Amino acid sequence: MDTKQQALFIIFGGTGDLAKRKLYPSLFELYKKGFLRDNFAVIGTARRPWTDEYFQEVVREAVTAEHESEEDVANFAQHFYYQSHNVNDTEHYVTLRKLAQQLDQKYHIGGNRLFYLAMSPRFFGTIAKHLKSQHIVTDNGYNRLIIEKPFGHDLTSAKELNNAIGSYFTEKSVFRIDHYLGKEMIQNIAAVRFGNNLFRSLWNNRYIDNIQITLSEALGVEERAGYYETAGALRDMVQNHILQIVSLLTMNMPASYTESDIRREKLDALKALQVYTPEQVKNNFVRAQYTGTNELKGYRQEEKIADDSRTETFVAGKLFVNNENFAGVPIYIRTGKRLAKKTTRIDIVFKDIPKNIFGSAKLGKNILTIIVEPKGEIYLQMNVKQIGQDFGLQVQKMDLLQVKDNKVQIPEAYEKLILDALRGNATNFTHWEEVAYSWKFVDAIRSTWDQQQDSLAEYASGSMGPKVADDLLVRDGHKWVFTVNGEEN
Ligand SMILES: NC(=O)C1=CN([C@@H]2O[C@H](COP(=O)(O)OP(=O)(O)OC[C@H]3O[C@@H](n4cnc5c(N)ncnc54)[C@H](OP(=O)(O)O)[C@@H]3O)[C@@H](O)[C@H]2O)C=CC1
Ligand SMILES: O=C1O[C@H](COP(=O)(O)O)[C@@H](O)[C@H](O)[C@H]1O
Repeated sequence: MDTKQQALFIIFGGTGDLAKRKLYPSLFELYKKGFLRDNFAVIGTARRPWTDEYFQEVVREAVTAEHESEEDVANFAQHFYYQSHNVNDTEHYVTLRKLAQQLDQKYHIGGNRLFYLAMSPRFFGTIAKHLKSQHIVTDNGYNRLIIEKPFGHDLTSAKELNNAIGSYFTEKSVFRIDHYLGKEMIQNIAAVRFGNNLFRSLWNNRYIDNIQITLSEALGVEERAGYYETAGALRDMVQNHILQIVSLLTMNMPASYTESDIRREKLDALKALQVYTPEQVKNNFVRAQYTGTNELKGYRQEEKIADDSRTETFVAGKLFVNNENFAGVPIYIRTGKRLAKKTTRIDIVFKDIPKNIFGSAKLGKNILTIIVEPKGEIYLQMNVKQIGQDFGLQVQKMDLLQVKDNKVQIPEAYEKLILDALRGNATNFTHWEEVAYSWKFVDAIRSTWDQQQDSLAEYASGSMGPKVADDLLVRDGHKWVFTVNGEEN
């Protein structure tokens, strides 16, 4: 396995929230583990007139934690350089090229470049164009572009963006990041499904009753009002993270665990998504906005949010993947801000046994639960005998995996994905066609909502969303496995 990597990172949006909170700490982890050592440098760029010294201080602050060695932190930060740069200004790319050449020589990098676009997608086209026209891409190494979400605003804008980038970079060199695909427990979906005959054989519409996906956040919109007002929960979380999870759960078994085979199967699953008519949208999807409590502000009271904003901060829905194995299985999804708890989980609810031979003893449901956050866990809910003279049944949760106690060993999603990009492995990145089919599904919902002004519900901050989200399941005879008061079925 190739361990030590040689690369020059150019991070557009180097002063931003994502860079500070996720990218610098992830690069530091790669540094400590020896993947990045002597032959790497990072140029951070943004408009702010920072110096190298100040930038290095920001980086040191971003990666410093109690247990870190000061020497490691200091040595790591010395690889960072800052270039004040407006991405629309061609002149600035000339200075950037010179700095990149100098650093390439100084650190013996050999021409490998990784351009990380950690800023608003409206700049992606112009950055890609200038990287090419101003010869910042090299001839003697690889040139890879990591692009942050959201990839476009709808299918039309995503196509425009893809064409703009595609004029300068091949699909193979474009790494569209969806950080959920780098999460340990999301990667576990394939391991559980295709590594165990037990689950492989049950993973279909003959045995699965329904699937529930919950991505709930306790935080509100925080400092991202400008972006969030143009996105809302549907574009922010459903178009990408949730549909990617859906594709991993419902794809057919790939011929091998390789980029091309997995991609083919995921794409087929996304193609099989039932795109709703306006009437079906009304019946199957709900949206809502959080209201305030004594302690917490409502969405419309948040900074930089209009007091008549109609942006949804919560979405729930029922969707179908009409392939051979999943046609007819309702997949319930929900995501929202300011909910009761930060939790990311998948509940696979199996069908009831056709005949209960135990008389009056009630059988509980078999549920396979994959908890992604706050701690990695997989457990299976089963019926077992109650210990004692008489024959009674009880529901027990069987732990299949618990990674909560050794959390430090779980690599952060961004760390894994950056290493994958350095190695040229795009298995856990999204291909353009996946993005396109996801937008097709989401656009049908969005356009119905845009014409339907009365369908925005409210939910109290700290709850698990509006009642209409529960009703989606209740009318099918189901209920959310995860509830605000704990877990039940
Ligand atoms: N933050 C997060 O948790 C997540 C973010 N993302 C995505 O990552 C991307 C970045 O998000 P985030 O870091 O939160 O955004 P921020 O607003 O914090 O950062 C934006 C960056 O772009 C720079 N910038 C803005 N305009 C220009 C310009 N004309 N020329 C050069 N630089 C410019 C800003 O610096 P300056 O003002 O100095 O120019 C800043 O560094 C977005 O696509 C977002 O959707 C995805 C998942 C999670
Ligand atoms: O992409 C995004 O994800 C985060 C949630 O990510 P997580 O890893 O903390 O679950 C979300 O807060 C943000 O709005 C969205 O852009």
